[in-house]
Amino acid sequence: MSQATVLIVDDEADIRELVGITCARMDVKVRSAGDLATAARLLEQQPFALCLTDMRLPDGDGTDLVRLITERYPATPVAMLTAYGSMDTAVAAMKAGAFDFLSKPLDLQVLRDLIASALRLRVVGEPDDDSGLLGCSAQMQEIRRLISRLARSQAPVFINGESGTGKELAARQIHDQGPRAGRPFVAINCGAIPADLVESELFGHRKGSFTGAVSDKPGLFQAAHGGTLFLDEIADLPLLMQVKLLRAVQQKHVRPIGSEREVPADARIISASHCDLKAEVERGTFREDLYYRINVIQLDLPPLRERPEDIPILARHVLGRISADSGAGPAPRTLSPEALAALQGYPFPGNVRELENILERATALCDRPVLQPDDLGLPAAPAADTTAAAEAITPDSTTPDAAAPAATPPDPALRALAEQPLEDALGEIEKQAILRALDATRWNRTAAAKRLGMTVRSLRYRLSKLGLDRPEP
Ligand SMILES: Nc1ncnc2c1ncn2[C@@H]1O[C@H](COP(=O)(O)OP(=O)(O)OP(=O)(O)O)[C@@H](O)[C@H]1O
Repeated sequence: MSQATVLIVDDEADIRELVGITCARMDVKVRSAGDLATAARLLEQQPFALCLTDMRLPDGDGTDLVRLITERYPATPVAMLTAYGSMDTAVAAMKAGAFDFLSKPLDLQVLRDLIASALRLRVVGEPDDDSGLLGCSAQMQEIRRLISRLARSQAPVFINGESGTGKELAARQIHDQGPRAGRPFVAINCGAIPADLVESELFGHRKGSFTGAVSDKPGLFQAAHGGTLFLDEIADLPLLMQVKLLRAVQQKHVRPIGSEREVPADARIISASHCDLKAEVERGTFREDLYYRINVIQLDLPPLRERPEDIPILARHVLGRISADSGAGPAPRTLSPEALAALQGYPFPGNVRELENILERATALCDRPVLQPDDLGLPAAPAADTTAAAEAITPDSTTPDAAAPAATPPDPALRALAEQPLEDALGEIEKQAILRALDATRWNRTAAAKRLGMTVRSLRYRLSKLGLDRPEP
């Protein structure tokens, strides 16, 4: 591959020189322009591996150059140089198609990382369509197109969709198809970490900075350096942590707990949530400034019930995988036309994950090569959300009024509970109540939390404590 050339567009000679020296050390050629007109002329003359442009130029606006390059030279990634703290400009530039931004004064390490990232784009091949999100619906085709475009950018992406719609898979695709492929993809479920541990998990800590910090520990931001940090269920992040995350996203640096120094954190942020973040902003549970920073581009994953035409290909894929996982067994099971129709009429509150569970259970319980509707064990449509929360919890086992007067509970199960230490008995009641709510909602954690009268965050925490954070196949 020929030697890469970077185009730097800035009216400040110092900046042009600094970029020139940095590129020379990386064995990259540089052309420079002090204004838009010169930049446009240079772009006509040769291809560039990267364009770095200042925001304000003597004859116009850097965002115009971003648009020009995105339209006419789409193979050239363009990054915007912005004044320190002017994140709105950076966000506007990325929405216009910029691949990344750099704040002034330039941090040399961040500059080097950005150039290296842009250079890797030249060697990223075409996406492998087989490994990604399956589905022939118009929505999934559009999503795949959008993902390959998003993969080339460094802009933060927010993925919205119900549980099990493939948000994590989409995030991985964005990572795998972009210049950060081969670097770490680090996923964290913000709702599953106890609030007091989130900061240390994300940013790391120094030995002795709090009780239990027995050695230095890098955070997930550092683990994702050069790669992607996937923040799942970001709406569950406590407000204080939202402030710290905003700072990390803006400054591209993090400060481990107990440390004096900030360390560079070059991680692309992809976040996801099943809830409407805008509504969370309006309710005051999610910071508006963070919302705008992480939601530069939004990717919506539709529920499976809105694209039943995707079910045959998904089912075939899952049945094939089950057969492959079981070793050199019989050929993959298939679905009878009636079974397929039953699946296509089912609302799938748990989306693709639920489809996987249904097929895993059916193949485990039935020997027939062709699955029939009865083999699927499809549950009746889930009860409406208005169902009383108490329904999931046996009233006489949990309400103090009912439990208190009975010295010996009449129910044998309750009697067994009464013979255990109180702590264990309460744990068991909690576990059973959670399992019943999850079963009743087909493992839709949002609906289950509603039934149980607790927050999703709290449910997630309990699931992880009880070792139940993934549904059994
Ligand atoms: N379009 C798809 N093609 C193939 N597999 C898919 C697709 N969508 C989802 N899946 C599979 O469904 C399962 C759930 O997907 P994933 O974990 O990405 O969902 P999610 O939206 O992140 O769920 P949650 O919100 O509960 O974390 C995974 O096994 C994933 O591989």
